[in-house]
Amino acid sequence: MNTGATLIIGAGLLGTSIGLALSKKGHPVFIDDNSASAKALAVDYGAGQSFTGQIEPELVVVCVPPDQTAAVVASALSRFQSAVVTDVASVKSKVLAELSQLGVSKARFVGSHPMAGRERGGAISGRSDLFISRPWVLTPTDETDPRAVSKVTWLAQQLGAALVISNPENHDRAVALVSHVPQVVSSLLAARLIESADEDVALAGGGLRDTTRIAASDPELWLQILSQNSREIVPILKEFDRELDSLIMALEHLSSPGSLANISNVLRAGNLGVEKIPGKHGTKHTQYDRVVVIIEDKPGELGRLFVEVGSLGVNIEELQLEHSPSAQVGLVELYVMPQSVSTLAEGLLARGWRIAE
Ligand SMILES: NC(=O)C1=CN([C@@H]2O[C@H](COP(=O)(O)OP(=O)(O)OC[C@H]3O[C@@H](n4cnc5c(N)ncnc54)[C@H](O)[C@@H]3O)[C@@H](O)[C@H]2O)C=CC1
Ligand SMILES: O=C(O)C(=O)Cc1ccc(O)cc1
Repeated sequence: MNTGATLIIGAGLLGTSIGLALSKKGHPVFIDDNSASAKALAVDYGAGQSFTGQIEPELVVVCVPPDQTAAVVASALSRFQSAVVTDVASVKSKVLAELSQLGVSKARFVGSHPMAGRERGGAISGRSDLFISRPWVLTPTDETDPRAVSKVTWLAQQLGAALVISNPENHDRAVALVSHVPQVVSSLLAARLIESADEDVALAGGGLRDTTRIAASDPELWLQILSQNSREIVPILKEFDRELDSLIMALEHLSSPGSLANISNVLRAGNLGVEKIPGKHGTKHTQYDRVVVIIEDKPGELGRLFVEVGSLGVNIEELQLEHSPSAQVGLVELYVMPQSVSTLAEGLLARGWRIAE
């Protein structure tokens, strides 16, 4: 059991979120950053005490941008001779390669990557619940001391994350598909909107919002992530490119034999792919049924709805809000276990709520 101090280096989104969550659990946390204002803000938010060299940490968590990570890890390993050091950078092989180049002994280091984040960085976006039920990947190597693995396992568990043990290569291959290519696709799609007329964009519904949310991410951070993992990202994008070309060809020649089947196959393959995305607690979205409630766009409506759902004894498994700025109503998509659908729908109708479908 860890009772010692944790030092977080990098007081941005990840560092502040980790600091908030550990502090909330009563663990001693110290926080450092090469930006005095970032550090002061994280301390102000309650992410930990300002680090001035006053303690010897047992665990150091490096939460700086990917390009800075190896240098900061190397300096922490040399400065704190008995501490376990981990990082949270989005690409894992590059950090290890750079540490090897620096001639650093990596026994006390284990790379890690919480698969949780937000579009906006900085302490201001930090949240103590960021990691709950999210995968937290550890990437030990043959050199890693098991003590380092147990310390970082402890960290992930304290933050409520779901521990995944992998290795740097498999990790980087996987995140290229589930995180890095989605970022590229989302950015390319959102960039199509720049030249469009405002009144066209005003028609946007949930589809555009869903597919462009992460296009709001920090370009500086993502340039580093994409550059560090280009080897894994490029083959996926090339395959994507080939399939896109084939789809364009089919759309251009709709009456050619096979064109409609080709388009249909793309859409069906999309259905199959989306079914593989895990929902809450690793289960599939398809396990839940949906009830869509139309609510008035006024303060307190959501709260009132949740209280009523609770009083019907129904647990909300997942939730989505659909709201158009010009509309007077919002759509609340409640995902519940199939056996709860009729209780929920009938109960809400009886209490005067409007159900969309
Ligand atoms: N943003 C996200 O959604 C996720 C980010 N990550 C990884 O977490 C790491 C941090 O990302 P964010 O928290 O989003 O970035 P951020 O930009 O919010 O925070 C980074 C902080 O590091 C500080 N910093 C930079 N160089 C430093 C140095 N040499 N020494 C001390 N402090 C330094 C900056 O002043 C800044 O406060 C990155 O490596 C990123 O790949 C991992 C999962 C999700
Ligand atoms: O916002 C999302 O959906 C994310 O997936 C955030 C994210 C960004 C970068 C990472 O390395 C890990 C997670």
